[in-house]
Amino acid sequence: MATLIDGLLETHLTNYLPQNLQKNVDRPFVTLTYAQSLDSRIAAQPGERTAISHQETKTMTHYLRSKHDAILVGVGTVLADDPKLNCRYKKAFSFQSKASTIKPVIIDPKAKWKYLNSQLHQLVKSGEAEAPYIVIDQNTTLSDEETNCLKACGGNYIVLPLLGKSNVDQWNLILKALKDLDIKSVMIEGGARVINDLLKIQAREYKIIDSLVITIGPVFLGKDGVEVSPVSSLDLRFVRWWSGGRDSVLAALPN
Ligand SMILES: NC(=O)C1=CN([C@@H]2O[C@H](COP(=O)(O)OP(=O)(O)OC[C@H]3O[C@@H](n4cnc5c(N)ncnc54)[C@H](O)[C@@H]3O)[C@@H](O)[C@H]2O)C=CC1
Ligand SMILES: Nc1nc(O)c(N)c(N[C@@H]2O[C@H](COP(=O)(O)O)[C@@H](O)[C@H]2O)n1
Repeated sequence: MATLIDGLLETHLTNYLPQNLQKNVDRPFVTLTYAQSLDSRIAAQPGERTAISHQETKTMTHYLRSKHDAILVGVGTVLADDPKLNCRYKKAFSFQSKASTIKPVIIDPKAKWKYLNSQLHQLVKSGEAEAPYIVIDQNTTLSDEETNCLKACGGNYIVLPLLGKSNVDQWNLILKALKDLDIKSVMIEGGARVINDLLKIQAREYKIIDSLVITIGPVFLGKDGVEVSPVSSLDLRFVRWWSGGRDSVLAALPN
């Protein structure tokens, strides 16, 4: 397995990483990456955590995390998955004294997620993850307990006028705010609303995704599964495929 995954990381992905592609001036470099079934679904049911990636493609995801400043997910994902959102790719930092870090960013306009009770909070306390930025709407009221806990850990809120805005305006605000916080590259992992919005913007409006890396697992999740699709057609260029012991990975630059 080590040989297979090394081939993917060193040979196939090099041309799709932030540091090897043109830098953006007004927003971070955006990599959209997720794991889908053969029928283009990322979860078996809405709000259900569903393992699609094999261990070797999970390793690839952590390699990608090691190459980005931030990892972004929507609140639906943290509520469903209670994810770790850290970087567990060992090779990337084996010659460094400090572990590779990545800043979690959670889009949670109405502050529904409780950081205090999350697995991420436990990992932050044990030094295994970074405290997150939580993107909230400017009219959302926060509890003192949550705010104090987040800030004491080194996290913070990013307060933006999100609600009532178009998707495009929301994403422009979010990405500009990240850039202002010196985040130069962001790996966006999901969930379905986030992926579908970005694919739709890319297909219909303008370039928002710089790099696309999709793991495809050999499973059908069926009609109850949560579908991801850009709605209208979207062409890809510089397409590269890698096949491992079980999954395949597509890396591409969207048009
Ligand atoms: N297979 C995979 O690679 C992945 C699968 N998932 C799965 O996806 C599912 C969660 O997907 P969803 O429920 O669609 O949740 P989501 O994670 O896309 O979050 C959606 C919510 O985030 C907020 N949001 C997102 N974009 C926003 C914007 N531009 N402006 C303002 N607010 C915004 C809204 O509150 C929205 O309701 C879970 O089952 C999870 O396991 C999640 C990530 C990756
Ligand atoms: N790459 C990948 N493969 C799958 O099969 C998945 N279900 C996901 N989900 C995403 O990964 C997050 C979990 O991350 P941690 O391992 O807990 O750090 C989850 O929240 C989804 O964003 N990804």
